[in-house]
Amino acid sequence: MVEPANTVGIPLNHAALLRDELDIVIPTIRNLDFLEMWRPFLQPYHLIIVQDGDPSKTIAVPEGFDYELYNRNDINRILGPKASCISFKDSACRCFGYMVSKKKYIFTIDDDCFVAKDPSGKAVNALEQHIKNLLCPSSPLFFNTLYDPYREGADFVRGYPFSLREGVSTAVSHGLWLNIPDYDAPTQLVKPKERNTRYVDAVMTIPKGTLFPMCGMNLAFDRELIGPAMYFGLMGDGQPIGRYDDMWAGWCVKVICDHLGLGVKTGLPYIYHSKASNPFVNLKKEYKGIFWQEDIIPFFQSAKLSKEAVTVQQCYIELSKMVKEKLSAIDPYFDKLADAMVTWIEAWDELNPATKA
Ligand SMILES: O=c1ccn([C@@H]2O[C@H](COP(=O)(O)OP(=O)(O)O[C@H]3O[C@@H](CO)[C@H](O)[C@H]3O)[C@@H](O)[C@H]2O)c(=O)[nH]1
Ligand SMILES: [Mn+2]
Repeated sequence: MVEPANTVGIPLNHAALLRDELDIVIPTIRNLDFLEMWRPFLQPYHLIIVQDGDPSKTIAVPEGFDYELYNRNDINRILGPKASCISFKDSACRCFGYMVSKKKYIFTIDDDCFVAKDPSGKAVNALEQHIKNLLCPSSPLFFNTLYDPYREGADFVRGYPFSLREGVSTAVSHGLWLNIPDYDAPTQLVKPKERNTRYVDAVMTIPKGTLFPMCGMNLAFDRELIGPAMYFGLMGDGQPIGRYDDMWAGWCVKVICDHLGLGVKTGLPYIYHSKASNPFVNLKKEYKGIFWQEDIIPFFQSAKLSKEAVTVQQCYIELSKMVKEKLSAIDPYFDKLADAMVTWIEAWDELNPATKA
């Protein structure tokens, strides 16, 4: 195969880690030119492109990438009535890519996220860092003040219990963003010119019992450990809120990771987020979520899963019942969301039948 032009002057990463065990999921309504900048790092990997919006529109994929592309017609064809749980006209549609993947790991990235540069000016291979994060244990049970103890040049500090130094398996690696930070609409409106220029060279495990605002822009996870919980909640067309899809997934994922003894990391890698979405449009999408979350967060903080819940699916179904019971009073939307959570698990299990042990 003739190697397409390398436009960023970085040699193609032929020794791509986990190239046959990882899929890259990209939701898009735009075009995929941004892949040219990522080519050296991402070309060896298989892409799952989830085309949102008008299925009759053709999305051009740059030469040389190995991909599968799904539009709304494909989602409806594959899932039938269960397609109702996959959002339409919202980046939440990306979770369909998690469901159809057959790989152990997922990296999801937005089409307006580009390769960042670290303070030395070196291009950041975000995928490589996510893989390092996922392949290294997490330390949710006791905070290490020197951050990631498994990193070259760091370790557990004095006073860190040796019984806890083995750590736990890492389920999620949550990356960050230079330039346009993932602010909510009110913050965007108040600080329209604020750009994130601070590159913090750290990876941290989010302590057990602590929730966090998961952004789907630059995210990787172990699909076999936590995939069924990565449902990006019902948003977009016909829904009362938007831009809470990834947040919802993050709250469910963290409760389940804490219950199952899995780790969630945040920090490196950075991507360069180039496009600020319209704050007024975002405000319309977010505003109910902004006050609903004052009740949603205490709900997740107090959610207790039973000891019988030993698989992600069992945990997720238990959570969906709690959502229906305790959040529906806020708005009928949560009743619909609880049902969609069940549909998601049914669809997940249909597409990913449990392999015989
Ligand atoms: O209807 C849509 C809109 C967009 N997309 C694709 O989704 C991503 C993100 O879109 P965009 O960059 O325009 O929006 P942001 O506000 O920067 O997104 C971040 O905020 C959160 C919103 O939920 C989310 O965590 C981040 O993604 C792009 O790839 C668009 O092409 C879509 O599929 N459908
Ligand atoms: Mn964006």
